[in-house]
Amino acid sequence: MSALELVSKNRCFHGEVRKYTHQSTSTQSKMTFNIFLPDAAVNSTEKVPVLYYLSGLTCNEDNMITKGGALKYLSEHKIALVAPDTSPRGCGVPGEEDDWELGTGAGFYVDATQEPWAKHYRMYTYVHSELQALVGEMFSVDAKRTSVFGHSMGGHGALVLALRNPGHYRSVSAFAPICHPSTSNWGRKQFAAYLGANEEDWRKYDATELVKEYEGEELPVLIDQGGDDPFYKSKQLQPSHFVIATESSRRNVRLENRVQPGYDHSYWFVQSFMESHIEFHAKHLVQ
Ligand SMILES: N[C@@H](CCC(=O)N[C@@H](CS)C(=O)NCC(=O)O)C(=O)O
Repeated sequence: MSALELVSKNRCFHGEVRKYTHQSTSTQSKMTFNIFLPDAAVNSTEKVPVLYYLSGLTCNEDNMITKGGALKYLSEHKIALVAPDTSPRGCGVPGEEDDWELGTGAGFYVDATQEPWAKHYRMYTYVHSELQALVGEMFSVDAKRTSVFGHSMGGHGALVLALRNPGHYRSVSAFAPICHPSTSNWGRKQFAAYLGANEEDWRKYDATELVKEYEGEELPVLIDQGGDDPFYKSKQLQPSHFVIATESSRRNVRLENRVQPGYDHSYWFVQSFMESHIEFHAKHLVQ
């Protein structure tokens, strides 16, 4: 298990926000994450539930912590939050800095199989396995009470993690998630680069395909989508595909899907519905 290096620590809402870096075995690079620990976890008087938040394209570990408006509600419910970076950085992979939709800031929460990405771009394993094992070992959290949520590319990541690992996450929610990446430019471009030309290999990272075959415990899902989101209007996100797949396949998935008129894709939208997402997860985590 890699050692954690503390970068910063700030008191906030009866808890602490800490930033750590560590050498990751999955991505073979230095990775950075933020963690919010309510005082019960800071003082190790209690093992608290933990929520993982996955950010979108161009983001790093800071966007959600600084602009998501989550910490007050996490503190009230005594839930820890982990916000990882969205990709490895500075690995020297050819082309990694050339395009904001691919490489740095755009890991897409997949384990790449194609060159030149395969060695470092392993964000699925990093987030689902390595980071969670590390957090479980190093902090006063109850790993049996884990949920996941995210925004845009991170909403896609959250849905994929939950649908592929029945029973592991108690609930999943997403703000403007990329719901059917095999059929939108956000998805096809990255899957072709990271996973190769065989679209069969893409299915395991596509929430709309995964939900058709979901087997396992009941999974509560909440999705919010801004009605004036330009990426929604240009069909990059396609929540209706996920809704139809969920309803027609009649799997054990309990979906609440909401479109919020007038909201766009930004963190102004995300922070507007953050309280409601934390409440949703708290119902499933705090028992
Ligand atoms: N850079 C893109 C936009 C990328 C974008 O909207 N990223 C979203 C996630 S998909 C985000 O959260 N950006 C960072 C932020 O708003 O803090 C553009 O110019 O169209």
